[in-house]
Amino acid sequence: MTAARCVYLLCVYLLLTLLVVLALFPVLLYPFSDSEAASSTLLPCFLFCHAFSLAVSLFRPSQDSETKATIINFCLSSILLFAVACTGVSVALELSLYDSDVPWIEVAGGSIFTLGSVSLILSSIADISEVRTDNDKKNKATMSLASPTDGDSISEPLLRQQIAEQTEQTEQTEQTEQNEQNEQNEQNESGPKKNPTTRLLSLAIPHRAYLYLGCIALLIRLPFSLSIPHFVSECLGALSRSEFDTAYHNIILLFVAGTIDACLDFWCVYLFGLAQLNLVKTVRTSLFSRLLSFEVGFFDENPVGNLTSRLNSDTSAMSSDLTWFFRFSIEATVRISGIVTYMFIRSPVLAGAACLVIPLVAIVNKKYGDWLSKNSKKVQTALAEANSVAQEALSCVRTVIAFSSEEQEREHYNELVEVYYRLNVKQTIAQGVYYMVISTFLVNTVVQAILLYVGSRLVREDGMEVDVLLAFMLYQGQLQEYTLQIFQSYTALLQSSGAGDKVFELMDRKIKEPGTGSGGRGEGRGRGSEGESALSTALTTTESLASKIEFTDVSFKYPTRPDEQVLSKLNLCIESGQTVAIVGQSGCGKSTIVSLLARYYDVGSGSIKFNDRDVREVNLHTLRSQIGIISQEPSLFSGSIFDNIKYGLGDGDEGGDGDGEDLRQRVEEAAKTANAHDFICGFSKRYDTLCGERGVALSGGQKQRIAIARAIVKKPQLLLCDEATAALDNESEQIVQQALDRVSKSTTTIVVAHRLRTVRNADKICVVKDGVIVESGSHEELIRRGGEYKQMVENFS
Ligand SMILES: Nc1ncnc2c1ncn2[C@@H]1O[C@H](COP(=O)(O)OP(=O)(O)OP(=O)(O)O)[C@@H](O)[C@H]1O
Repeated sequence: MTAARCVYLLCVYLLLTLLVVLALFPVLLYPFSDSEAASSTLLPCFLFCHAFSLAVSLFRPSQDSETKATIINFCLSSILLFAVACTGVSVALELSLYDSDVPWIEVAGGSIFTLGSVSLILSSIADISEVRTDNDKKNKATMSLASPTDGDSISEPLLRQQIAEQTEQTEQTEQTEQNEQNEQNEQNESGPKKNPTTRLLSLAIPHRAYLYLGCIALLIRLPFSLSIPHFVSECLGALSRSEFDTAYHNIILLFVAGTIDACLDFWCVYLFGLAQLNLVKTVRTSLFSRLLSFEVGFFDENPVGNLTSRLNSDTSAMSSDLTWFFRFSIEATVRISGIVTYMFIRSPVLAGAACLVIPLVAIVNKKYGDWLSKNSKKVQTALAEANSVAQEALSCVRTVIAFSSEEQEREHYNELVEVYYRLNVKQTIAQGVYYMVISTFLVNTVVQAILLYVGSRLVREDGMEVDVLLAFMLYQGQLQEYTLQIFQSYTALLQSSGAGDKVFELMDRKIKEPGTGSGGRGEGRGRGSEGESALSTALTTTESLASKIEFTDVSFKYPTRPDEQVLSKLNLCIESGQTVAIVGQSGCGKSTIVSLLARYYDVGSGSIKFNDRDVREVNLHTLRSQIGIISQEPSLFSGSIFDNIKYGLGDGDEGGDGDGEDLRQRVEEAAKTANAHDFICGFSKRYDTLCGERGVALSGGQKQRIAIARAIVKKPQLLLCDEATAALDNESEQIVQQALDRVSKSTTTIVVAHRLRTVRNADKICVVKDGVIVESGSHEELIRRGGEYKQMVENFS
């Protein structure tokens, strides 16, 4: 343990002790209290408790793994909790010998002792976070290898050398990240899986500051809140004895304690609420970042609606109960220990009667919690399926309307919502039975009846004062309520971990090759990302990966359809600056060639080389920063035309200042080259015109020209056009084709086309059939050869 850690723990303890003493101060000075007894017994025990906590935490064995740390810390916390509970009870008993008339001092004391164990639990959470932070630091250190270099002041050979070094370093970093990821995944796959509940609890670590503060507010508040029933019973007791001054005095004390309690309640709600909001935010952003780092194949298998459901409802469900678990479990533990201490002081027999049902409640609760956890998983899955259908229907609403499928979609959605509803009904029934048995019958009826019966006998036979029984009736309500609450917070935690299961499954999922190049970058747009982007820029200006592209014996099957051979031993060579067209029957594998070039998937066998470098050895970010892709269905974002074109610059330095004149000029230039400038200027808001969701506010030709501008704004070395004009009418096709012809003059271009007239001028036309290239050459050569191509031309004309 480092000196800094010791100092940190010491500070935490001193601060907590100070707060506790401040909270106790008015109690100790309470004029009717037996302050001598209180200070002679309470304070030494109080100090012992803190010294013990401190010693235990300072001499804890070193923790080499998170799981070990968690186990050790929780064991120690339990021992400590037991120790303080014993101390609390012995103090309480000792005070009762003095026949103290102010049991709420003991109540406060019991609450305060729990503070030691709570702070130890929190410090154990801090320990786990320390292990985490160390790992984060290691990751950041490796990522910083790829930080950008100021290129302006460096000579070209030096720049080249630095680029080479940086590339090597970046690749090393990627390799390290990949290895770490693999190790982690191997652990996940082979090693003992981490308990989802422990995992869920560890999510709260980054927000421990709010939880600490919330706990402190809670602990200061509780003595005030706990004393209220005592004042009520004292007041009524005094009235029954016609001691009106004492009764008024108790009313004033009740009012003061209640007001302080109310003020501190705000801080409890606010701080725990803040922790919850931050927790949801963190879980969402890290899950989103994780999703964005998955390979394209993952999205072939998983419907978007399902993923958004995980992102929204699952993360909310798992986070909302978690923070309340912290609050309620701490509040309930403190309250229960305080109330039980109070009860045992005033009447051990009645206290025993009040606690009689607690073991039974615990057993029922455990069973209920286990069932709820399982059901909660089913509920979240049913909700995700329903969301997926709704999302799909709404995103294709025009198709749904065009085919008059509203009824069909409605029915499909209704069916899935019905499943969700039935699972919830089951849950509601279980909840009803639980409340009926536990809350209404056991707690409200059985316990009250037992207490009243035993209490009446004590009043009659032992001469016990009636206000003691009254105080018991008031406190037992709280005791049962908080006992239920502590069990329910445990149940809620299990329910959260049920919802969190799917989220963790996604978080733990192995990022399969090739990924997206953004894996392991934490929040997605972190330093690593920027650094790599800057590196890509340097490579774009100095070395083109697309100087020569070579497919050698490439075979490929889609991961989701491993039985279908899409490409088999395909060979293709593309020289720098060439325009190569790929033609063939529908489904022959043309688009697949484009996907492999952008490395959306990895080849099954054979290789694709850029400039004699295997595509698998090239940094993904660098590769994609040099490629511009135009697909048949351009997917625009809902922002402005300017934002959509600017999107092509990526998030690196190339993007420059969002409002810069230079940036605006680059966007306009790209729009002019793509034949889009004129129609954009025809809109009243020009470049600020909104495109609508997926570009619905634009025509097909307009969308396609904006997509071209977006693809060329970064001046790519390689342009991939996948049937860019296929969906357009003749006039739009001509305008878009002109734009493409202009762009292809300055870059290596690969065009996938159905309409053969659009590829006549290509340097090379490759005819694909059954996953291989059966013919290649210029238009004239292929016509002369009289093979597949000529036949296709004749069929189309
Ligand atoms: N994501 C995918 N998952 C599984 N199979 C796919 C996927 N994409 C395409 N395929 C299959 O791979 C084969 C080749 O598809 P590809 O899209 O490359 O054909 P294409 O020649 O571009 O066809 P078209 O001219 O009709 O667009 C087809 O049989 C198709 O069903």
